[in-house]
Amino acid sequence: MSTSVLERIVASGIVPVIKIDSPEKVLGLGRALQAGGLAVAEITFRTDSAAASIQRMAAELPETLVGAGTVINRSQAEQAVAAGASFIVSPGYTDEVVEYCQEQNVLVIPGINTPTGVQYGISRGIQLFKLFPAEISGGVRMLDALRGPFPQASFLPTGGINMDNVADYIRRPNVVAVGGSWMVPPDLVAIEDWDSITRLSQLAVAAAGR
Ligand SMILES: O=C(O)C(=O)C[C@H](O)[C@H](O)COP(=O)(O)O
Repeated sequence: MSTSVLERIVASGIVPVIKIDSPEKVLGLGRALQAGGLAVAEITFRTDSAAASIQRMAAELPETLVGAGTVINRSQAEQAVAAGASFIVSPGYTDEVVEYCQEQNVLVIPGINTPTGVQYGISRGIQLFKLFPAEISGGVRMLDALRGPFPQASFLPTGGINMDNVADYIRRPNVVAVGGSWMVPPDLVAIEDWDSITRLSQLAVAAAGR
């Protein structure tokens, strides 16, 4: 499970963080991302459409790796896994989300922004963390600082990353991929402007340089 899921995240280099207001839009969005070179999607539990959107994308766009984001409790983690999410991302760290995913053998990427968070996660069997909110938590300097004491930890930094700073993040040796919403602005998703999302995705892939 997790190895190939993680490999696909690493290969992508970028994880688009998606807020979608209707499952009807998810296939158009997934195809727009694919056309832009992105075959990973993190659909957030920030709307009621999350589980249905994950289910639809997972069933109908198998080339795209679909995960769930903004999963903050066990119930959402259960819904996400039942819908077919291949990975689960949390903005913060709770045992109930991490333990459920570990029981289900589903890759979980809990959010932290302190050494205490990393150390706690390591004690619970976690080696891959979301650094959130990355930019205001120290950004690349924080990632470099965490490398000394935690060489076994790697990160999916998210929060405040954009075209201008993505390359700086992605070249860090402890970064597996970078997350962000800049190539999937909710206003463009709402009006189904797939061409713009494809263009933003192409630019993101080019800027990341992977
Ligand atoms: O929803 C989650 O799980 C989060 O933890 C937060 C998101 O990943 C960030 O809000 C995306 O950050 P931006 O790219 O700055 O928009």
